[in-house]
Amino acid sequence: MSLLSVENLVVRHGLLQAVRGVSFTIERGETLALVGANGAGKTTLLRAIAGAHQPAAGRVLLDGADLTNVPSHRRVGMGIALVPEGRKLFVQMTVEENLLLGKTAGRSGDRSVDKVLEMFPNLKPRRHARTGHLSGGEQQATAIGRALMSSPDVLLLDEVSLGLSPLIVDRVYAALQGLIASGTTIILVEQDLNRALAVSDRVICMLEGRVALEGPSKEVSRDEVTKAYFGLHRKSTGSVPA
Ligand SMILES: Nc1ncnc2c1ncn2[C@@H]1O[C@H](COP(=O)(O)OP(=O)(O)OP(=O)(O)O)[C@@H](O)[C@H]1O
Repeated sequence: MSLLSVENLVVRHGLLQAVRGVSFTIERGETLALVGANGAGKTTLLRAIAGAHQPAAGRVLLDGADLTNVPSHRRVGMGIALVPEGRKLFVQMTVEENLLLGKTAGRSGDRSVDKVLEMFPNLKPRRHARTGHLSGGEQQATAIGRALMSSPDVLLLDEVSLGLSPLIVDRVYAALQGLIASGTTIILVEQDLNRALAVSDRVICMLEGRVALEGPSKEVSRDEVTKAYFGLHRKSTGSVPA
């Protein structure tokens, strides 16, 4: 059984259908990259999986259990953690306090502040600094660390490189590689196509709320994904010929 299944999900913003019947599954330990142009529906899809936005139709299943009507705070406890676009930290609180909020909201696990700081060594000297005073990279590391404090089965990452310098993005991705190597299941939204393809096992390209292309990242060329961005590629559900 797949760890996470999304079945015919439809998500609206008022009259606008931002996600139009999306289905996919993700296996334990897999990394799935969600790409697509601005407004394709990636953030809305992640938020619906996290329970932050109630879908109009369709289902979200974790280990076969239907979560569709479970509120977001309970989904954290069940193993789904979202690192939202824009990080959404409590800027008056310290790194440690923000991390501990992740623990409070989550379930029992073996993640401690010390363990998370091991993953993000640049945060160690900033442990007692207010997050409003941190650099963008340090804030992003704190946001990812906060999600990790709940020992998630599925980590949802929304544009973690947004607004960061290439060097800092390299550092954030180096930390993510460690998580991937340790078997964490990840769905990430990433605008940088090369990075998305390099880090993931599988890629889904969305176009106007639908899946325009899906395939193993090693077998999908950059050119094919670019075509899917613009609606020039036929939808695929398996391997895509090189
Ligand atoms: N809060 C909202 N209210 C109304 N419409 C929204 C809202 N959030 C998103 N939308 C619309 O829903 C559609 C999908 O947006 P979404 O943010 O999910 O796309 P995205 O692929 O994540 O794009 P981006 O890369 O710009 O974040 C867009 O047309 C967007 O304008």
